[in-house]
Formats: sequence, C-alpha cells, structure tokens
Amino acid sequence: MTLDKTQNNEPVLVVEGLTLRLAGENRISGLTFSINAGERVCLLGASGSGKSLTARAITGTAPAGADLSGSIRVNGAEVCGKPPVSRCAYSRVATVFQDSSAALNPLMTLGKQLRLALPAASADEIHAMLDAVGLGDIARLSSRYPAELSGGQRQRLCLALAMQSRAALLVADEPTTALDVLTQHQVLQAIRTACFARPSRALLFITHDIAVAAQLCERALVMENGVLVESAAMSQLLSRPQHPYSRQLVHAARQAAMLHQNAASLCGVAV
Ligand SMILES: Nc1ncnc2c1ncn2[C@@H]1O[C@H](COP(=O)(O)OP(=O)(O)OP(=O)(O)O)[C@@H](O)[C@H]1O
Repeated sequence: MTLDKTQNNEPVLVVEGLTLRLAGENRISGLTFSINAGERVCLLGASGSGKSLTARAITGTAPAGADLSGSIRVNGAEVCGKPPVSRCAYSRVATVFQDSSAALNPLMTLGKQLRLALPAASADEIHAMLDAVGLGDIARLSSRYPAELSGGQRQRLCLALAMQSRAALLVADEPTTALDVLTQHQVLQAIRTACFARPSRALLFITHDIAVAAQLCERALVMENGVLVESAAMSQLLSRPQHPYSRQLVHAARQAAMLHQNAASLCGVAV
C-alpha cells in the first residue's frame, strides 16, 4: 500500500511560491508547480539553475543556512523547512541522489544493511527486490562493503531500497549522471519498474539530459537561474519549446542525437 493520503484529488506534491536564499542571494525564486499521483515529471535546467536545491527543499535536506519561504505540501501536509524526521509518515519522500553512497553505511556489509532496512522481508523477497533492479547476483556480494561495489551497483541498491519505501513521491536527482551508458539504461529501467510497480507513485526526475528525461517522463518543467520558465507535456516541449532556454536545450539534444546517429552509422550499427 502506498502512503497516499491525498484528499479531494489534491496533487501528491504542491509547491507554491517557493523561494530559497543562500549566502544573501535568491537561488530559487517564486517556484510554483504541482505533481499528481502517478505522474512522472522531469525538472530540467542548466548547471546551477537550482534543480538540486529544489529537490533538497522538497526532501527536507536544504543546506544549513538556507532561508526558505513559500509552501511545499506533500500529500496535503505542509513540509517547507521541515527535515525528514519531523514529517509525518505520509508526507515523507523517497529519494535517490547522484551519489547515493552516502545513504549506505560504509562500515557494514551489504547483507547486514539489507536485513536492517527490511527486517520483515524473507530472503526470497530481498532477492526479488534486487532482481527488479538488475542486481540478482548480489547474493554473492552480501558479505561485501559498499566501497566494494561499482558506482552503478551502489546506485541500483539505493534505488531498490527507495522502492521499498511506501512514500507516494520519489525524487531522483541526477541518478544516472555518473554512470556509463549501459548502467544508465539499467538504472532508468529500474526507475520505470519502480513506477509501474506502484502506478499511484509520483516521480520528480531531475536531470540536465533531456534525452534521458524523455525516456521516462510525460511532463517537463524547465528552470533557468532559479526560476521556472516552462511547464509542458514532454512531447510538446520536444516539438514546440516556447521559452528561448527550452529551445536551446531541445536544439542541443537534437544535435547530440544526430552526432550519435552519425557515429552509429559509421560503425554500421542501427539506432
Ligand atoms: N550550499 C550552498 N551554498 C551556497 N550556494 C549554493 C549552495 N548549494 C548550491 N548553491 C548555489 O545555488 C545555485 C543552484 O545550485 P543547484 O545545486 O541547485 O544547481 P543545479 O541546477 O542542481 O546544478 P547541477 O546540474 O550542476 O547539479 C548555484 O548557483 C549554486 O552555486
């Protein structure tokens, strides 16, 4: 069961007029958007546009000294400025970050961490959960420590743990950025599986890679310099981007896709 307390069809996430100041400057200004149950939405933008700070504000992990104003409601509960421990169970958010290794205890074997995180799960259930993210072989690795896994294996393990959470919203902040193309594909596949396994779970997927976002999300939000500049269906953003920055983003993605296609045809590979 998902912890979905949404009433009167209120979206799972409602952000209204969110402003975040750090070191005397607005890093996010008046951000407003919402995400419905089951929606997969990406947040796009250049480096430094405020995507990660938005994720951190939503998950309750904004940097020390951040001054937040406005409203963030998860399942109807106001959580702006509240760390995860002060949130009620139904307003907590499952998260996967670019480097999720900090979420694992470096001094404890993986087997022990899995048993602690999932005390009621049988060995078969743990195996099935790991299988879903392409880590079926991890049984062999259960005596190892996090540092003994590859970055992609650690990322998929953290994703598997996040999937076990009953949170109605999953925030994934650049979870594939540091990974090679094959592992990136496996992690995206695992996120897709996580969404299909619980169709009511909403996803906020943060990336600067529009091609990756298009594989996963049906709606896109675009940020520039801490401001939301476009909100559109993914198909509309790709075919008719409105804001100049969105147009640049789509143009650059098309150029990259063409280069990829040319390289593939030179190698005689169909794409
Ligand atoms: N702890 C901090 N203290 C001061 N400024 C910060 C802090 N964290 C981020 N910033 C600044 O806030 C702005 C937005 O940062 P943020 O990390 O949200 O960008 P981003 O869009 O996620 O970028 P990237 O794609 O490179 O991760 C940047 O100008 C950044 O330098």
